[in-house]
Amino acid sequence: MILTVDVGNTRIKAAVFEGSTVLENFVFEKNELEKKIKIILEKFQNCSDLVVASVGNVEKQSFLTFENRLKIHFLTHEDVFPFINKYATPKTLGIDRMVLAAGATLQFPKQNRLVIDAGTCITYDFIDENDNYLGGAISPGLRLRYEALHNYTARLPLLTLETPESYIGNSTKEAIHSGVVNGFVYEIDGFIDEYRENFLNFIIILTGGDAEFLAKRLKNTIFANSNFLLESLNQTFQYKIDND
Ligand SMILES: Nc1ncnc2c1ncn2[C@@H]1O[C@H](COP(=O)(O)OP(=O)(O)OP(=O)(O)O)[C@@H](O)[C@H]1O
Ligand SMILES: CC(C)(CO)[C@@H](O)C(=O)NCCC(=O)O
Ligand SMILES: [K+]
Repeated sequence: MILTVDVGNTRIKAAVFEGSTVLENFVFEKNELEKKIKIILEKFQNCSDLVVASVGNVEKQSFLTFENRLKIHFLTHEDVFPFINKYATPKTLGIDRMVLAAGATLQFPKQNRLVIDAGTCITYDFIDENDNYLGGAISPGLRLRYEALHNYTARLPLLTLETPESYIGNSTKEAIHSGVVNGFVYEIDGFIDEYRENFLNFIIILTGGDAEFLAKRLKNTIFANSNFLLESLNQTFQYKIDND
């Protein structure tokens, strides 16, 4: 039994796996980390390994209190990954993006893959059919767009996510919702179209906190898998055991 932990920029997600089956999912804040992990390990006494991917400011030390209870694996660039990294700055590539790319490579062999993670940031990661990781894009996520408009202007209110009535926003609120939500959807459809023009065949994996909201609104039909990062973390760990 394995406990996977994804420390994102905003919150922490965790899942307990038995083989490739998820037994339970958890979401919590960074200040609850120790307390929550303790509760999870009490419930799942058979957990033998804890696998972490952290892009947030939570370091390995935060997990060391559990060292006498189970094995801790804090993934870094030094670990083995199932793709060839062609990023020009491989050491600055986010570990979450590496894990997503690993999951895509292992789950969908011998094909082009595009992973879109709609979280705090939107990340795009492309791995070609020869398992070369080529890179992608990073842009502000949905909530970040609402917050940025408010934080860097004098007059724009902080709004929470709402589906715009029209692309022609007829009030301040509607204009913001249109700009944020439609802009977000157009961006992603635009990127997908660009990839389609350059690659005949590829699979798209859509994940992250806004994946389900997004999937319904894209002109391209894509299914969301909100758990893809944690599933990939579990697979990356199995791959590491088999290949270390
Ligand atoms: N309780 C919540 N807290 C924060 N974001 C939420 C929440 N519920 C839904 N969301 C949506 O999820 C998005 C953030 O995604 P996610 O939770 O995957 O981010 P994260 O934890 O920072 O992870 P990552 O850094 O890997 O993107 C926000 O844009 C927001 O619209
Ligand atoms: C882009 C984020 C913030 C997404 O979580 C993360 O992957 C990260 O901090 N990346 C480092 C920069 C890069 O991936 O090139
Ligand atoms: K993300």
